[in-house]
Amino acid sequence: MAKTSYELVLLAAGQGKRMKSDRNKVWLSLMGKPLIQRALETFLKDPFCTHIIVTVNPDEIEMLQELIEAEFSDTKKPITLVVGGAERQYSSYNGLQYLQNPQDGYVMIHEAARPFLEQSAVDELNEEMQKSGAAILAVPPKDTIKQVKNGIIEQTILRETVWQAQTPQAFKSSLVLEAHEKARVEDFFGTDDASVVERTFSGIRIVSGNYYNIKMTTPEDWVTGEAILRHQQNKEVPGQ
Ligand SMILES: Nc1ccn([C@@H]2O[C@H](COP(=O)(O)OP(=O)(O)OP(=O)(O)O)[C@@H](O)[C@H]2O)c(=O)n1
Ligand SMILES: C[C@](O)(CO)[C@H](O)COP(=O)(O)O
Repeated sequence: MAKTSYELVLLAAGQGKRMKSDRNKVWLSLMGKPLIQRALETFLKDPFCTHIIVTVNPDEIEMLQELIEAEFSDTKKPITLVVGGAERQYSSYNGLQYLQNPQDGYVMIHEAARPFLEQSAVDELNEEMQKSGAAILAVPPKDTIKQVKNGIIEQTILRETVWQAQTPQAFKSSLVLEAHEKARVEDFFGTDDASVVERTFSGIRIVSGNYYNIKMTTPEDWVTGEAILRHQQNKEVPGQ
């Protein structure tokens, strides 16, 4: 299937509390570039991405404008900066309000804290979002998953039924907009956009992602992140 154009909401208005850094982690530098720069590069290169909306903290707007001016001044792609919300879901909602084509278009929602996204995954997601109206990248868990209450195992989850959600998550724009409006009215909070859309639409497809697309969340991810980047740059074969 041919790929189609889409808009991007790039979430960057977090705090990075679990990273235990003194600043929003998307500004931390990984081998010479801030995470947000790496995430922007992927989508600036994708010709099917027509518009990038970045959710940003109010006191980081100027810094982002300077980064865009310094690194991406030659881009013709429109980049809209939008103030994020107190929760991830509010940031998604705020970003979605600035879509240029909310009726007939598609949108991918991605996290700036996931800087290792590969173009092939974006392309697969692009094709699936057209077929299904909604699709997310995800990977199967490698460990056995236990359901636990008060420190005691209640049951072992059938691993074949569980996937670890990643971003980007891609939707028909009208579908995700409507779902976010409903969640807002009903005070529903989810930890990703798919969980918001699941409440109004039952056909969200999983696209098999890869284990490199980690979210930089806690300090040890820095060790893994540097290794992933070296691998992606040198195309080393892991374990050889
Ligand atoms: N109110 C928020 C919260 C998060 N994000 C973004 O959404 C992604 C979610 O990743 P997460 O690890 O939850 O980021 P933080 O909220 O920054 O991390 P923490 O929960 O540890 O503070 C990040 O790119 C973050 O910048 C956002 O745009 N707005
Ligand atoms: C969207 C997400 O990255 C999918 O794994 C995750 O749910 C974000 O959760 P967080 O608590 O905001 O880190």
